[in-house]
Amino acid sequence: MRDTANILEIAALEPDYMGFIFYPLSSRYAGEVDAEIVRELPSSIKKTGVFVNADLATIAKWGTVLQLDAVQLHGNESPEFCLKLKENGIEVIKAFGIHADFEFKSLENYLQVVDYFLFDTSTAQHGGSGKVFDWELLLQNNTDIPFFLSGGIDLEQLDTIAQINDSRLYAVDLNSKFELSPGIKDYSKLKKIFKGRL
Ligand SMILES: O=C(O)c1ccccc1N[C@@H]1O[C@H](COP(=O)(O)O)[C@@H](O)[C@H]1O
Repeated sequence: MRDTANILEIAALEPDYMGFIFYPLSSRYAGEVDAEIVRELPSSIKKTGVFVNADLATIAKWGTVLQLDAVQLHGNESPEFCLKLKENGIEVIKAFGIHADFEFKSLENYLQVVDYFLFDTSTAQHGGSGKVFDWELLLQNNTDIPFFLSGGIDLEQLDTIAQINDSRLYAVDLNSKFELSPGIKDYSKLKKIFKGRL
């Protein structure tokens, strides 16, 4: 999110998390976001910075400016890097781009240093592709870490997700399929989902 009016209308729907993308190559880059508006969001909404191979200083800067509750890491961030962030008291969501040859064994290195995994579709742009991956691949995930399901999720996927019987499925990440344009969420479409919770 990055537009003030849009941030406020979506906040009224009471999502659990709200994401701000700080990957300069993204069409959703939130570098000009109104920091005061973000800081004043209700504490029930976890303010989440989304980064791709950013350095610690950059993450710390946005963490302070926006008072971030969580970071979502979409690059090749190492377990040691995740640990440094976690030791600073911020929630760490480590994203992995899933593809047919993804080595699920590599997740084991992150068990002690993240709060959540996020499984997204593997693409060169690191995220926001609007593409769905083959969720059957997640049968190879033998970890106990709760995860966000992500990657091109639209209304039609939500029906299927409601039937997934996996106690580790913690959250569903809604991004490009719920936008009017990059970075601007479609309030009317999201309201259809959130109205059951209001
Ligand atoms: O959305 C982006 O532009 C983006 C760029 C770089 C890293 C992550 C990005 N977004 C995240 O990507 C996933 C999936 O999004 P989509 O549903 O496929 O559009 C989601 O977690 C976004 O936060």
